[in-house]
Amino acid sequence: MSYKHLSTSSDHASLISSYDTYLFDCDGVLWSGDEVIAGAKEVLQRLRASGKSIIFVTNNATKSRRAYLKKFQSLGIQADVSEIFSSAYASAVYLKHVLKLPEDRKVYVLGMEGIQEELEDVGLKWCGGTSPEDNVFLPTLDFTSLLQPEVIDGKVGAVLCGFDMHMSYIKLAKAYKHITRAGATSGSPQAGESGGACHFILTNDDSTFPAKGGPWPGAGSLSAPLVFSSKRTPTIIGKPHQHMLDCIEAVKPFDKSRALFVGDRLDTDIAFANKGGIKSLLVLTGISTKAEIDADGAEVVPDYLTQSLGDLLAAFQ
Ligand SMILES: O=C(O)[C@H](O)[C@H](O)COP(=O)(O)O
Ligand SMILES: [Mg+2]
Repeated sequence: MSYKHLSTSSDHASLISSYDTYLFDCDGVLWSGDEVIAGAKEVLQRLRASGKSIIFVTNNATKSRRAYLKKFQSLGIQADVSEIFSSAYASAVYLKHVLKLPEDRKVYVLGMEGIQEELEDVGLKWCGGTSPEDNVFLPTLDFTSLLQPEVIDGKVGAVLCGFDMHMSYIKLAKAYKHITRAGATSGSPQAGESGGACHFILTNDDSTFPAKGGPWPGAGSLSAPLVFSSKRTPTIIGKPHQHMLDCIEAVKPFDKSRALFVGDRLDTDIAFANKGGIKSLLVLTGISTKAEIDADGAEVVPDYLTQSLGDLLAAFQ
């Protein structure tokens, strides 16, 4: 399977005229950390002026949609919260509306404010995460603090793990106990019960994170100790998995035949588009490289390639 390497302004103009809905990955496509990719803002402006629909789809679970909206605004990029789909939001929607986690059950979080805020926005209680009692270092080989009955909260009905820059042994130990307790893998938690079934969910499983000076260890590398120790297979929400596409289509249906996904990562963004029957454009400002798609037997190949999102400005000259 080959791809078209966009090189002329007519290549870019032809691309723009072929699609009505543009789905954009964020980290490595629109920005690297808080540095906007050159030309990205202007391309988005031109697409909107041309009547195109814009959807943002990020596996980055560190921010809620409302926090992302502030980031877009701080970077001078026009966006509406209804256009923003993060793995934290999709995970909260999945717990609430797909798994129908009872309201008296809690979610044990390994992650940051983005996950916590999205859970709160759908009316689900959480523990762990950034709470002070779970952000301490245990005395070496002293597990006594973990043995107090109230510490491993029997009302936890799901463990949700995402990108967490404050990952710690105490969090891993508590999460491990929840997802390996008796009955954890059988069915769904029931309202009013303690203990019993406990879902194990990852917001995403990106191995690395594309930020300045990166790549850096990503969410998938942070959840690996839990997967390895528990021997449980988690449900994964973010790209390339179907749950993210289901979440988008539930609230913002679009014509896939006239949609283009722009991403920087083959095993999440381009795989997500390929699985979803959506055309894809790989940019080289994030994780994946041209050598990877040119390699013999490359399994995931985009439909189009260009160096940077800013190249699309040529279509509007
Ligand atoms: O480790 C992670 O969580 C991911 O690398 C990061 O969130 C990627 O975000 P995206 O490129 O999907 O915007
Ligand atoms: Mg990315």
